[in-house]
Amino acid sequence: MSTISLPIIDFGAYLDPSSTSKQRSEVDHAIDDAFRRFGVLYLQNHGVPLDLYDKIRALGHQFFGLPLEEKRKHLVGSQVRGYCFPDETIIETHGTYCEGIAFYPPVNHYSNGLAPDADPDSPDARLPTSPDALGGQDSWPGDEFRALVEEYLEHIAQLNKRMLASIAASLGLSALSHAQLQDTVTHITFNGYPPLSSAQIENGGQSMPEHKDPGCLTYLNQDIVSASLQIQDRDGQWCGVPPIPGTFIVNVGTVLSQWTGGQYVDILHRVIHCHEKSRVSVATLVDPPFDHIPKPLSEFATGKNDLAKDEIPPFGSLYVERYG
Ligand SMILES: O=C(O)CCC(=O)C(=O)O
Ligand SMILES: [Fe+2]
Repeated sequence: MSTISLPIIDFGAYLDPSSTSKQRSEVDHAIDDAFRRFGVLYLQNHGVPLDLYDKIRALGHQFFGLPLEEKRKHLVGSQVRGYCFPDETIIETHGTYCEGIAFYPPVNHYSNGLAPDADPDSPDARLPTSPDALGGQDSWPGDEFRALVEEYLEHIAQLNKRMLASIAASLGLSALSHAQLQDTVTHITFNGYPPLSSAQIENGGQSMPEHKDPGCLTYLNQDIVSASLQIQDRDGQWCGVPPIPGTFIVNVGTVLSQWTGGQYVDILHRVIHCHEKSRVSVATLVDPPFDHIPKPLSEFATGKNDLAKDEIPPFGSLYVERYG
């Protein structure tokens, strides 16, 4: 398996109040170029404290190291939220060797036009596009776990805001389109990968099957073990993505690609983890609201092949279809 050398973007200019607009625009250009060519990049100097960045993966190791009956206490009756183990992973299960635990905001956060503090159990909080796909409430393995994850997500929210501002600048978006970009919801999922045996690999087993992330952007924090994450390059070849300490792998999801009229690549990726140590990755996924209709932003609408609004399923129906 060959590995791929992806752009490493230093995001420091976005954190340094004394940086010049020229320095920021160089960063904008580098991100834009990487998303057009690869749909994925490494981000360093991202502003998430590195001790927290490491602690988050350590939490994952602690959790996945618990006995199965302990982990099963965090099954919440959803294929998305809570604990998922090999037979119940969120993607097609056959030949898949990955367990996960995921935390989502209440369902109503996925709906435009509803107050974020509405009671998630109220029938009004649920749009037709997001019935029960997410399931009930998060199940936290402990208070410390929750506090660290919430702190981490606050940092990622700031980072994501800056990333989207950078993208809006390089794409030359209007204030309205930039506001649409920023209207997102974030969830976090911990993935635990036991090593695949050679027999499993011979039988075509994969740790996580190939997929594209459905939403806007994914921020991946992964163990420094091996190039187990693979992406498909433009020639259709699978290439390993070697981990680089302290960086996030940031990749484009399908909705962001659609917003740019396909100019940004929603990268196909999978995980095959064959190494003596188990691997943990923590993916923070930024999505549009469930009732969002994904179509090119006005800056990228060609008018030619654009579907009418009522022909495009809302983003949430994808969740219902895949996981509902
Ligand atoms: O673990 C990885 O490297 C990738 C995880 C992933 O693709 C996902 O959670 O969507
Ligand atoms: Fe993914």
